[in-house]
Amino acid sequence: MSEGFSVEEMKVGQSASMSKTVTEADIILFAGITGDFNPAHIDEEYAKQSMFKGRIAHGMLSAGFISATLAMKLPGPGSIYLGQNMKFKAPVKIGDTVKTTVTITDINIDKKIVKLDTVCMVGETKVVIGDCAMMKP
Ligand SMILES: C/C=C/C(=O)SCCNC(=O)CCNC(=O)[C@H](O)C(C)(C)COP(=O)(O)OP(=O)(O)OC[C@H]1O[C@@H](n2cnc3c(N)ncnc32)[C@H](O)[C@@H]1OP(=O)(O)O
Repeated sequence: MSEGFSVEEMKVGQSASMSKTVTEADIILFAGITGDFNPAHIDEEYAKQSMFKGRIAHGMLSAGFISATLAMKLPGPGSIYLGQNMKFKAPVKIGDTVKTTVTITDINIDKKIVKLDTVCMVGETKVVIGDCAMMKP
């Protein structure tokens, strides 16, 4: 498998993206894996009465898409997550395609630490915004 980018190879402004269409199966599997059976995610009758008028995906499922983009694309395989800030700005619904983009904002070559902006979009809507720190040993 590719080792992704070393800190010396990365550049501020460099970005990478991945997309995933969220299915009902994704939400049920995520609930089972984590034990998070919040009715907002799994109970359509409950969710229909909510402010979102239907089920929404777990926020941490979108967080997983950010982790996947960091791990698989930039900085790539072997990266170590140091921290992640996030704000959930709009809901993700079943059938939405979430496009996750990570963009390098700072590189510390001595410490091998890279900072990135992280954003998840559904169409033109930012659903998750934030930033993270990664080590690339
Ligand atoms: C246990 C796990 C559950 C889940 O995983 S649920 C799934 C993940 N979450 C979501 O999908 C929620 C997505 N977010 C949204 O849809 C929207 O976002 C809201 C509908 C919740 C609110 O949007 P809007 O109606 O446009 O209101 P506003 O002006 O953005 O915020 C209203 C008030 O809420 C405060 N607020 C918003 N985001 C945050 C935040 N991240 N941290 C702290 N406060 C926040 C603001 O300040 C403001 O309050 P002030 O009117 O007094 O200024």
